[in-house]
Amino acid sequence: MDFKSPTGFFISTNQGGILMDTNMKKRLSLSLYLNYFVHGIGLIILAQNMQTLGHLWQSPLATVSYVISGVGIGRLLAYLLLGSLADRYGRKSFVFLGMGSYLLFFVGILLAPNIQVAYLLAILAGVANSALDSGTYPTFAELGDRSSSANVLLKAFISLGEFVLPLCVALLENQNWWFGWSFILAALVLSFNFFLLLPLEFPPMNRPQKSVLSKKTANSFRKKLAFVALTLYGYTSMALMILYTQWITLYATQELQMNNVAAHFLLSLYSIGSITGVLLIFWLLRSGFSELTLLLGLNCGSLVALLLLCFIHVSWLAEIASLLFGLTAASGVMQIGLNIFLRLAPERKGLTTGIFFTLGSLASFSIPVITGWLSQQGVAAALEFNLIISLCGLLLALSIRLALGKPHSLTTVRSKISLLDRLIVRLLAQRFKAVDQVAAFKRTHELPVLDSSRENIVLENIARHCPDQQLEPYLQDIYSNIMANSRKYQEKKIN
Ligand SMILES: O=C(O)C(=O)C[C@]1(C(=O)O)C=C[C@@H](O)C=C1
Repeated sequence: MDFKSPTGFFISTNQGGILMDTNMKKRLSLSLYLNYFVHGIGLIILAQNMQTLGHLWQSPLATVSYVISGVGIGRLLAYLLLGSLADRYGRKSFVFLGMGSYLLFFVGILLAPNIQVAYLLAILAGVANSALDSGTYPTFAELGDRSSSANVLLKAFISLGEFVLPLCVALLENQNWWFGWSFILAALVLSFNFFLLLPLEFPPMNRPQKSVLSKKTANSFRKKLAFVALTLYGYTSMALMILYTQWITLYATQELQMNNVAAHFLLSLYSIGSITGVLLIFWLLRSGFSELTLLLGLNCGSLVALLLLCFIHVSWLAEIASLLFGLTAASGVMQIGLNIFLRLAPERKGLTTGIFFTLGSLASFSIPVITGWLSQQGVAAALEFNLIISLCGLLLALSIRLALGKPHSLTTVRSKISLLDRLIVRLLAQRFKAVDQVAAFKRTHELPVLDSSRENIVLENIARHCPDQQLEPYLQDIYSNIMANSRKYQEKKIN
Protein backbone atom coordinates (compact mmCIF):
# COMPACT_ATOMS: atom_id res chain seq x y z
CA MET A 1 0.00 0.00 0.00
CA ASP A 2 1.11 3.55 -0.69
CA PHE A 3 0.73 6.19 2.01
CA LYS A 4 1.36 9.86 2.06
CA SER A 5 4.52 10.95 3.79
CA PRO A 6 4.73 14.27 5.65
CA THR A 7 6.59 15.65 2.64
CA GLY A 8 3.61 14.94 0.41
CA PHE A 9 5.10 12.04 -1.52
CA PHE A 10 3.57 8.61 -1.78
CA ILE A 11 5.88 6.09 -0.21
CA SER A 12 5.74 2.45 -1.05
CA THR A 13 5.58 -0.16 1.68
CA ASN A 14 7.32 -2.65 -0.58
CA GLN A 15 10.14 -4.14 1.41
CA GLY A 16 11.11 -6.86 -1.07
CA GLY A 17 14.51 -5.44 -1.69
CA ILE A 18 15.22 -5.05 2.00
CA LEU A 19 14.12 -8.47 3.22
CA MET A 20 16.35 -10.42 0.84
CA ASP A 21 20.07 -10.21 1.33
CA THR A 22 22.00 -8.63 -1.54
CA ASN A 23 24.09 -11.68 -2.25
CA MET A 24 21.02 -13.85 -2.60
CA LYS A 25 19.43 -11.23 -4.83
CA LYS A 26 22.47 -11.16 -7.10
CA ARG A 27 22.58 -14.95 -7.42
CA LEU A 28 18.87 -15.09 -8.17
CA SER A 29 19.11 -12.35 -10.81
CA LEU A 30 22.06 -14.08 -12.47
CA SER A 31 20.20 -17.39 -12.70
CA LEU A 32 17.13 -15.69 -14.13
CA TYR A 33 19.30 -13.94 -16.72
CA LEU A 34 20.99 -17.22 -17.64
CA ASN A 35 17.55 -18.69 -18.42
CA TYR A 36 16.95 -15.86 -20.87
CA PHE A 37 20.25 -16.55 -22.61
CA VAL A 38 18.90 -20.06 -23.21
CA HIS A 39 15.54 -18.61 -24.18
CA GLY A 40 17.30 -16.50 -26.85
CA ILE A 41 18.72 -19.75 -28.22
CA GLY A 42 15.30 -21.43 -28.02
CA LEU A 43 13.69 -18.62 -30.02
CA ILE A 44 15.74 -19.30 -33.15
CA ILE A 45 17.11 -22.82 -32.82
CA LEU A 46 14.45 -24.44 -35.02
CA ALA A 47 14.79 -21.77 -37.73
CA GLN A 48 18.59 -22.06 -37.63
CA ASN A 49 18.44 -25.83 -38.16
CA MET A 50 15.54 -26.00 -40.62
CA GLN A 51 17.35 -27.91 -43.33
CA THR A 52 18.91 -30.50 -41.06
CA LEU A 53 15.63 -31.05 -39.23
CA GLY A 54 13.85 -31.39 -42.60
CA HIS A 55 16.24 -34.24 -43.50
CA LEU A 56 15.81 -35.80 -40.08
CA TRP A 57 12.01 -35.85 -40.33
CA GLN A 58 12.06 -36.46 -44.08
CA SER A 59 9.89 -33.43 -44.60
CA PRO A 60 10.12 -30.36 -46.84
CA LEU A 61 11.14 -26.95 -45.47
CA ALA A 62 7.52 -25.73 -45.55
CA THR A 63 6.55 -28.45 -43.09
CA VAL A 64 9.43 -27.58 -40.75
CA SER A 65 8.28 -23.97 -40.93
CA TYR A 66 4.81 -25.19 -39.95
CA VAL A 67 6.36 -26.87 -36.91
CA ILE A 68 7.92 -23.52 -35.93
CA SER A 69 4.45 -21.93 -35.88
CA GLY A 70 3.64 -24.34 -33.03
CA VAL A 71 5.78 -22.19 -30.73
CA GLY A 72 3.38 -19.28 -31.33
CA ILE A 73 0.36 -21.50 -30.63
CA GLY A 74 1.93 -22.66 -27.37
CA ARG A 75 2.52 -19.07 -26.28
CA LEU A 76 -0.96 -17.96 -27.16
CA LEU A 77 -2.54 -20.89 -25.33
CA ALA A 78 -0.42 -20.59 -22.22
CA TYR A 79 0.22 -16.93 -21.36
CA LEU A 80 -3.08 -16.02 -19.72
CA LEU A 81 -3.46 -19.32 -17.90
CA LEU A 82 0.11 -19.57 -16.63
CA GLY A 83 0.19 -15.86 -15.79
CA SER A 84 -2.80 -16.09 -13.47
CA LEU A 85 -1.63 -19.40 -12.00
CA ALA A 86 1.78 -17.82 -11.25
CA ASP A 87 -0.07 -15.30 -9.07
CA ARG A 88 -1.59 -18.16 -7.11
CA TYR A 89 1.16 -20.78 -6.89
CA GLY A 90 4.33 -18.73 -6.74
CA ARG A 91 6.95 -17.55 -9.19
CA LYS A 92 9.57 -20.18 -8.51
CA SER A 93 7.44 -23.13 -9.66
CA PHE A 94 6.73 -21.32 -12.94
CA VAL A 95 10.37 -20.54 -13.58
CA PHE A 96 11.05 -24.25 -13.03
CA LEU A 97 8.12 -25.20 -15.25
CA GLY A 98 9.62 -23.01 -17.98
CA MET A 99 13.08 -24.53 -17.54
CA GLY A 100 11.73 -28.09 -17.45
CA SER A 101 9.61 -27.54 -20.58
CA TYR A 102 12.56 -26.02 -22.44
CA LEU A 103 14.76 -28.93 -21.37
CA LEU A 104 12.20 -31.42 -22.73
CA PHE A 105 11.99 -29.39 -25.93
CA PHE A 106 15.76 -29.26 -26.55
CA VAL A 107 16.29 -32.96 -25.87
CA GLY A 108 12.96 -34.04 -27.36
CA ILE A 109 13.55 -32.40 -30.75
CA LEU A 110 16.68 -34.50 -31.18
CA LEU A 111 14.72 -37.68 -30.45
CA ALA A 112 11.45 -36.75 -32.21
CA PRO A 113 10.55 -39.64 -34.52
CA ASN A 114 8.21 -37.61 -36.71
CA ILE A 115 6.78 -34.19 -37.48
CA GLN A 116 3.72 -34.63 -35.21
CA VAL A 117 5.86 -35.16 -32.12
CA ALA A 118 8.05 -32.25 -33.20
CA TYR A 119 4.95 -30.04 -33.46
CA LEU A 120 3.89 -30.95 -29.93
CA LEU A 121 7.41 -30.16 -28.72
CA ALA A 122 7.28 -26.76 -30.46
CA ILE A 123 4.04 -26.03 -28.61
CA LEU A 124 5.90 -27.03 -25.45
CA ALA A 125 8.60 -24.45 -26.28
CA GLY A 126 5.85 -21.80 -26.47
CA VAL A 127 4.57 -22.96 -23.07
CA ALA A 128 8.15 -22.80 -21.72
CA ASN A 129 8.44 -19.21 -22.94
CA SER A 130 5.14 -18.25 -21.25
CA ALA A 131 6.02 -19.99 -18.00
CA LEU A 132 9.45 -18.32 -17.82
CA ASP A 133 7.95 -14.89 -18.51
CA SER A 134 5.10 -15.39 -16.01
CA GLY A 135 7.60 -16.33 -13.32
CA THR A 136 10.51 -14.03 -14.14
CA TYR A 137 9.11 -10.57 -14.92
CA PRO A 138 6.99 -10.47 -11.73
CA THR A 139 9.99 -11.74 -9.74
CA PHE A 140 12.15 -8.84 -10.87
CA ALA A 141 9.29 -6.48 -10.09
CA GLU A 142 9.13 -7.99 -6.59
CA LEU A 143 12.88 -7.96 -6.08
CA GLY A 144 12.96 -4.23 -5.49
CA ASP A 145 13.27 -0.76 -6.83
CA ARG A 146 15.56 -1.51 -9.74
CA SER A 147 13.08 -3.90 -11.36
CA SER A 148 12.79 -1.71 -14.40
CA SER A 149 16.38 -1.85 -15.46
CA ALA A 150 16.59 -5.54 -14.45
CA ASN A 151 13.72 -6.46 -16.76
CA VAL A 152 15.27 -4.46 -19.58
CA LEU A 153 18.51 -6.40 -19.11
CA LEU A 154 16.59 -9.64 -19.81
CA LYS A 155 16.36 -8.40 -23.38
CA ALA A 156 20.16 -8.18 -23.51
CA PHE A 157 20.48 -11.83 -22.51
CA ILE A 158 17.92 -12.85 -25.14
CA SER A 159 19.98 -10.99 -27.76
CA LEU A 160 23.15 -12.64 -26.49
CA GLY A 161 21.59 -16.09 -26.98
CA GLU A 162 20.38 -15.08 -30.45
CA PHE A 163 23.91 -13.90 -31.23
CA VAL A 164 25.76 -16.96 -29.94
CA LEU A 165 23.56 -19.65 -31.49
CA PRO A 166 24.11 -18.82 -35.20
CA LEU A 167 27.87 -18.82 -34.55
CA CYS A 168 27.55 -22.16 -32.85
CA VAL A 169 25.46 -23.62 -35.70
CA ALA A 170 27.93 -22.31 -38.28
CA LEU A 171 30.85 -23.83 -36.36
CA LEU A 172 29.14 -27.23 -36.16
CA GLU A 173 28.36 -27.09 -39.89
CA ASN A 174 31.87 -26.06 -40.89
CA GLN A 175 33.49 -28.76 -38.81
CA ASN A 176 30.95 -31.35 -39.95
CA TRP A 177 30.05 -32.05 -36.37
CA TRP A 178 26.67 -33.29 -35.20
CA PHE A 179 24.05 -30.48 -35.40
CA GLY A 180 22.52 -31.60 -32.09
CA TRP A 181 25.39 -30.22 -29.98
CA SER A 182 23.79 -26.76 -29.89
CA PHE A 183 20.60 -28.34 -28.48
CA ILE A 184 22.70 -30.24 -25.94
CA LEU A 185 24.53 -27.05 -25.00
CA ALA A 186 21.22 -25.31 -24.24
CA ALA A 187 20.03 -28.34 -22.25
CA LEU A 188 23.29 -28.42 -20.28
CA VAL A 189 23.12 -24.72 -19.39
CA LEU A 190 19.52 -25.24 -18.22
CA SER A 191 20.45 -28.27 -16.10
CA PHE A 192 23.40 -26.43 -14.54
CA ASN A 193 21.16 -23.45 -13.84
CA PHE A 194 18.56 -25.73 -12.26
CA PHE A 195 21.04 -26.61 -9.50
CA LEU A 196 22.02 -22.97 -9.08
CA LEU A 197 18.42 -21.92 -8.72
CA LEU A 198 17.17 -24.77 -6.55
CA PRO A 199 18.41 -23.50 -3.16
CA LEU A 200 17.58 -19.86 -3.88
CA GLU A 201 14.68 -18.07 -2.27
CA PHE A 202 12.35 -15.90 -4.32
CA PRO A 203 11.03 -12.62 -2.94
CA PRO A 204 7.56 -12.70 -1.37
CA MET A 205 4.83 -12.35 -3.98
CA ASN A 206 2.62 -9.51 -5.04
CA ARG A 207 3.38 -6.92 -2.43
CA PRO A 208 2.38 -3.65 -3.99
CA GLN A 209 5.33 -1.71 -5.33
CA LYS A 210 5.86 2.00 -5.37
CA SER A 211 2.90 3.18 -7.37
CA VAL A 212 3.17 5.11 -10.60
CA LEU A 213 -0.21 6.55 -9.71
CA SER A 214 -0.88 9.36 -7.33
CA LYS A 215 -3.91 8.83 -5.09
CA LYS A 216 -5.94 11.13 -7.34
CA THR A 217 -5.53 8.96 -10.40
CA ALA A 218 -6.02 5.61 -8.70
CA ASN A 219 -9.31 3.85 -9.54
CA SER A 220 -10.33 6.59 -11.88
CA PHE A 221 -10.95 6.88 -15.57
CA ARG A 222 -7.25 7.56 -15.99
CA LYS A 223 -6.35 4.23 -14.49
CA LYS A 224 -8.69 2.46 -16.90
CA LEU A 225 -7.23 4.42 -19.79
CA ALA A 226 -3.70 3.45 -18.76
CA PHE A 227 -4.77 -0.20 -18.44
CA VAL A 228 -6.26 -0.30 -21.95
CA ALA A 229 -3.35 1.64 -23.47
CA LEU A 230 -0.76 -0.65 -21.87
CA THR A 231 -2.62 -3.78 -23.01
CA LEU A 232 -2.67 -2.49 -26.60
CA TYR A 233 0.96 -1.44 -26.24
CA GLY A 234 1.76 -5.14 -25.78
CA TYR A 235 0.59 -5.56 -29.38
CA THR A 236 2.18 -2.51 -31.02
CA SER A 237 5.58 -2.87 -29.37
CA MET A 238 5.91 -6.47 -30.60
CA ALA A 239 4.33 -5.76 -34.00
CA LEU A 240 6.88 -3.00 -34.70
CA MET A 241 9.83 -5.40 -34.36
CA ILE A 242 8.20 -8.38 -36.09
CA LEU A 243 7.20 -6.36 -39.13
CA TYR A 244 10.57 -4.64 -39.47
CA THR A 245 12.67 -7.79 -39.23
CA GLN A 246 10.38 -9.59 -41.68
CA TRP A 247 10.39 -6.98 -44.47
CA ILE A 248 13.44 -4.74 -44.19
CA THR A 249 15.80 -6.87 -46.33
CA LEU A 250 13.32 -7.18 -49.21
CA TYR A 251 12.43 -3.51 -48.91
CA ALA A 252 16.10 -2.56 -49.15
CA THR A 253 16.70 -4.60 -52.31
CA GLN A 254 13.46 -3.78 -54.09
CA GLU A 255 12.71 -0.20 -53.04
CA LEU A 256 16.13 1.20 -52.11
CA GLN A 257 17.97 -0.75 -54.84
CA MET A 258 20.60 -1.91 -52.36
CA ASN A 259 22.61 -5.02 -53.15
CA ASN A 260 22.03 -8.24 -51.26
CA VAL A 261 24.89 -7.84 -48.78
CA ALA A 262 24.02 -4.21 -47.99
CA ALA A 263 20.38 -5.16 -47.52
CA HIS A 264 21.25 -7.91 -45.03
CA PHE A 265 23.64 -5.53 -43.30
CA LEU A 266 20.63 -3.33 -42.40
CA LEU A 267 19.39 -6.11 -40.16
CA SER A 268 22.82 -6.42 -38.53
CA LEU A 269 22.77 -2.67 -37.86
CA TYR A 270 19.35 -3.12 -36.31
CA SER A 271 20.80 -5.77 -33.96
CA ILE A 272 23.79 -3.58 -33.07
CA GLY A 273 21.36 -0.73 -32.34
CA SER A 274 19.25 -3.07 -30.25
CA ILE A 275 22.09 -4.26 -28.02
CA THR A 276 23.55 -0.76 -27.65
CA GLY A 277 20.06 0.51 -26.83
CA VAL A 278 19.52 -2.10 -24.10
CA LEU A 279 22.74 -1.04 -22.38
CA LEU A 280 21.90 2.64 -22.77
CA ILE A 281 18.39 2.22 -21.39
CA PHE A 282 19.70 0.05 -18.57
CA TRP A 283 22.09 2.84 -17.61
CA LEU A 284 19.43 5.55 -17.94
CA LEU A 285 16.98 3.65 -15.74
CA ARG A 286 19.69 2.97 -13.15
CA SER A 287 20.46 6.69 -13.15
CA GLY A 288 16.85 7.44 -12.27
CA PHE A 289 15.54 8.47 -15.68
CA SER A 290 11.73 8.34 -15.80
CA GLU A 291 10.24 5.27 -17.48
CA LEU A 292 7.27 7.23 -18.79
CA THR A 293 9.48 9.82 -20.47
CA LEU A 294 11.72 7.10 -21.89
CA LEU A 295 8.70 5.26 -23.31
CA LEU A 296 7.59 8.42 -25.08
CA GLY A 297 11.07 9.34 -26.32
CA LEU A 298 11.84 5.86 -27.66
CA ASN A 299 8.53 5.71 -29.52
CA CYS A 300 9.26 9.10 -31.11
CA GLY A 301 12.68 7.77 -32.12
CA SER A 302 11.26 4.71 -33.91
CA LEU A 303 8.73 6.84 -35.77
CA VAL A 304 11.51 9.16 -36.97
CA ALA A 305 13.59 6.15 -38.09
CA LEU A 306 10.67 4.72 -40.07
CA LEU A 307 9.86 8.09 -41.65
CA LEU A 308 13.47 8.34 -42.84
CA LEU A 309 13.34 4.82 -44.26
CA CYS A 310 10.00 5.20 -45.99
CA PHE A 311 10.35 8.68 -47.45
CA ILE A 312 14.05 9.34 -48.10
CA HIS A 313 15.48 6.63 -50.30
CA VAL A 314 19.21 7.07 -49.67
CA SER A 315 21.33 4.06 -48.68
CA TRP A 316 23.49 5.65 -45.97
CA LEU A 317 20.43 7.24 -44.41
CA ALA A 318 18.70 3.85 -44.43
CA GLU A 319 21.68 2.47 -42.50
CA ILE A 320 21.44 5.20 -39.87
CA ALA A 321 17.67 4.73 -39.71
CA SER A 322 18.08 0.98 -39.21
CA LEU A 323 20.52 1.55 -36.35
CA LEU A 324 18.18 4.11 -34.82
CA PHE A 325 15.22 1.77 -35.20
CA GLY A 326 17.06 -1.03 -33.37
CA LEU A 327 18.16 1.45 -30.71
CA THR A 328 14.62 2.66 -30.07
CA ALA A 329 12.20 -0.14 -30.99
CA ALA A 330 14.18 -3.23 -30.00
CA SER A 331 16.09 -2.12 -26.96
CA GLY A 332 13.73 -3.08 -24.20
CA VAL A 333 10.95 -0.56 -24.82
CA MET A 334 8.49 -3.46 -24.61
CA GLN A 335 9.90 -4.39 -21.20
CA ILE A 336 9.54 -0.78 -20.04
CA GLY A 337 5.85 -0.93 -21.03
CA LEU A 338 5.44 -4.15 -19.07
CA ASN A 339 7.18 -2.65 -16.03
CA ILE A 340 4.77 0.26 -15.96
CA PHE A 341 1.89 -2.19 -16.40
CA LEU A 342 3.14 -4.30 -13.46
CA ARG A 343 3.14 -1.23 -11.24
CA LEU A 344 -0.41 -0.48 -12.28
CA ALA A 345 -1.66 -3.90 -11.15
CA PRO A 346 0.82 -4.88 -8.44
CA GLU A 347 -1.47 -7.48 -6.93
CA ARG A 348 -1.82 -9.50 -10.18
CA LYS A 349 1.64 -9.35 -11.70
CA GLY A 350 1.53 -12.83 -13.25
CA LEU A 351 -1.80 -12.20 -14.96
CA THR A 352 -0.65 -8.75 -16.12
CA THR A 353 2.45 -10.30 -17.69
CA GLY A 354 0.18 -12.89 -19.31
CA ILE A 355 -2.17 -10.27 -20.79
CA PHE A 356 0.72 -8.15 -22.09
CA PHE A 357 2.53 -11.02 -23.81
CA THR A 358 -0.69 -12.57 -25.14
CA LEU A 359 -1.13 -9.37 -27.11
CA GLY A 360 2.52 -9.67 -28.18
CA SER A 361 1.88 -13.23 -29.38
CA LEU A 362 -1.17 -12.04 -31.31
CA ALA A 363 1.11 -9.55 -33.03
CA SER A 364 3.55 -12.32 -34.01
CA PHE A 365 0.66 -14.15 -35.57
CA SER A 366 -1.26 -11.40 -37.26
CA ILE A 367 1.54 -9.20 -38.62
CA PRO A 368 2.90 -11.81 -41.09
CA VAL A 369 -0.68 -12.40 -42.30
CA ILE A 370 -1.58 -8.71 -42.65
CA THR A 371 1.70 -7.70 -44.27
CA GLY A 372 1.64 -10.77 -46.54
CA TRP A 373 -1.67 -9.50 -47.86
CA LEU A 374 -0.39 -5.90 -48.12
CA SER A 375 2.73 -6.99 -49.97
CA GLN A 376 0.58 -7.92 -52.95
CA GLN A 377 0.58 -4.17 -53.64
CA GLY A 378 4.36 -4.02 -53.17
CA VAL A 379 6.92 -4.45 -50.41
CA ALA A 380 6.75 -0.71 -49.67
CA ALA A 381 3.11 -1.06 -48.61
CA ALA A 382 4.11 -3.76 -46.12
CA LEU A 383 6.86 -1.66 -44.54
CA GLU A 384 4.77 1.51 -44.58
CA PHE A 385 2.21 -0.31 -42.48
CA ASN A 386 4.83 -0.11 -39.72
CA LEU A 387 4.41 3.67 -39.82
CA ILE A 388 0.79 3.23 -38.78
CA ILE A 389 1.76 0.81 -36.02
CA SER A 390 4.49 3.17 -34.84
CA LEU A 391 2.07 6.10 -34.77
CA CYS A 392 -0.43 4.02 -32.77
CA GLY A 393 2.41 3.04 -30.38
CA LEU A 394 3.35 6.69 -29.94
CA LEU A 395 -0.27 7.67 -29.26
CA LEU A 396 -0.53 4.85 -26.73
CA ALA A 397 2.71 5.97 -25.03
CA LEU A 398 1.32 9.50 -24.91
CA SER A 399 -1.95 8.27 -23.39
CA ILE A 400 -0.02 6.28 -20.80
CA ARG A 401 2.06 9.36 -19.97
CA LEU A 402 -1.03 11.56 -19.66
CA ALA A 403 -3.00 8.98 -17.69
CA LEU A 404 -0.28 8.26 -15.17
CA GLY A 405 1.03 11.79 -14.87
CA LYS A 406 4.34 12.60 -13.35
CA PRO A 407 5.58 9.93 -10.98
CA HIS A 408 5.51 11.14 -7.39
CA SER A 409 7.10 8.38 -5.41
CA LEU A 410 9.84 9.34 -2.97
CA THR A 411 12.18 6.82 -4.59
CA THR A 412 11.70 8.35 -8.03
CA VAL A 413 12.39 11.88 -6.82
CA ARG A 414 15.45 10.71 -4.87
CA SER A 415 16.75 8.95 -7.96
CA LYS A 416 16.43 12.23 -9.82
CA ILE A 417 18.36 14.03 -7.08
CA SER A 418 21.07 11.38 -7.20
CA LEU A 419 21.38 11.84 -10.95
CA LEU A 420 21.70 15.61 -10.56
CA ASP A 421 24.24 15.18 -7.75
CA ARG A 422 26.35 13.03 -9.99
CA LEU A 423 26.39 15.74 -12.63
CA ILE A 424 27.10 18.48 -10.08
CA VAL A 425 30.03 16.54 -8.61
CA ARG A 426 31.55 16.15 -12.07
CA LEU A 427 31.17 19.86 -12.73
CA LEU A 428 32.68 20.73 -9.35
CA ALA A 429 35.65 18.51 -10.10
CA GLN A 430 36.10 20.46 -13.35
CA ARG A 431 35.89 23.71 -11.39
CA PHE A 432 38.64 22.54 -9.05
CA LYS A 433 40.79 21.69 -12.07
CA ALA A 434 40.40 25.28 -13.28
CA VAL A 435 41.23 26.52 -9.77
CA ASP A 436 44.47 24.48 -10.01
CA GLN A 437 45.56 26.70 -12.86
CA VAL A 438 44.68 29.86 -10.91
CA ALA A 439 46.75 28.54 -7.97
CA ALA A 440 49.73 27.94 -10.25
CA PHE A 441 49.43 31.47 -11.61
CA LYS A 442 49.20 32.95 -8.13
CA ARG A 443 52.25 31.03 -6.95
CA THR A 444 54.36 32.21 -9.89
CA HIS A 445 53.29 35.82 -9.43
CA GLU A 446 53.26 35.62 -5.64
CA LEU A 447 49.65 36.78 -5.36
CA PRO A 448 47.47 36.16 -2.30
CA VAL A 449 44.98 33.34 -2.54
CA LEU A 450 42.07 35.45 -1.32
CA ASP A 451 40.65 37.82 -3.89
CA SER A 452 37.54 39.41 -2.36
CA SER A 453 36.60 41.47 -5.41
CA ARG A 454 36.62 38.32 -7.58
CA GLU A 455 34.49 36.51 -4.98
CA ASN A 456 31.96 39.36 -5.11
CA ILE A 457 31.78 39.06 -8.88
CA VAL A 458 31.21 35.30 -8.60
CA LEU A 459 28.37 35.85 -6.12
CA GLU A 460 26.81 38.55 -8.34
CA ASN A 461 26.96 36.12 -11.28
CA ILE A 462 25.15 33.51 -9.20
CA ALA A 463 22.41 36.00 -8.39
CA ARG A 464 22.11 36.98 -12.05
CA HIS A 465 21.82 33.41 -13.33
CA CYS A 466 19.58 32.13 -10.57
CA PRO A 467 16.21 31.30 -12.20
CA ASP A 468 14.24 31.64 -8.98
CA GLN A 469 14.73 34.66 -6.68
CA GLN A 470 13.78 32.64 -3.62
CA LEU A 471 16.79 30.40 -4.18
CA GLU A 472 19.30 33.26 -4.47
CA PRO A 473 20.52 33.39 -0.84
CA TYR A 474 20.83 29.61 -0.67
CA LEU A 475 22.85 29.40 -3.86
CA GLN A 476 25.07 32.28 -2.78
CA ASP A 477 25.68 30.56 0.53
CA ILE A 478 26.60 27.34 -1.29
CA TYR A 479 28.99 29.34 -3.47
CA SER A 480 30.60 31.08 -0.52
CA ASN A 481 31.32 27.61 0.81
CA ILE A 482 32.66 26.43 -2.52
CA MET A 483 35.04 29.39 -2.64
CA ALA A 484 36.11 28.90 0.96
CA ASN A 485 37.03 25.32 0.06
CA SER A 486 38.66 26.52 -3.12
CA ARG A 487 40.93 28.79 -1.02
CA LYS A 488 41.82 25.96 1.37
CA TYR A 489 42.61 23.75 -1.62
CA GLN A 490 44.82 26.43 -3.19
CA GLU A 491 46.68 27.10 0.04
CA LYS A 492 47.47 23.42 0.39
CA LYS A 493 48.67 23.28 -3.20
CA ILE A 494 50.82 26.41 -2.93
CA ASN A 495 52.42 25.37 0.31
O1 LIG B 1 39.68 33.56 -9.18
C1 LIG B 1 40.54 33.37 -8.27
O2 LIG B 1 41.43 34.20 -8.00
C2 LIG B 1 40.49 32.17 -7.47
O3 LIG B 1 41.40 31.91 -6.71
C3 LIG B 1 39.30 31.30 -7.54
C4 LIG B 1 38.29 31.60 -6.43
C5 LIG B 1 37.05 30.70 -6.77
O4 LIG B 1 37.00 29.58 -6.32
O5 LIG B 1 36.20 31.15 -7.57
C6 LIG B 1 38.86 31.22 -5.14
C7 LIG B 1 39.40 32.12 -4.27
C8 LIG B 1 39.39 33.56 -4.49
O6 LIG B 1 39.16 34.28 -3.31
C9 LIG B 1 38.48 33.93 -5.59
C10 LIG B 1 37.93 33.03 -6.46
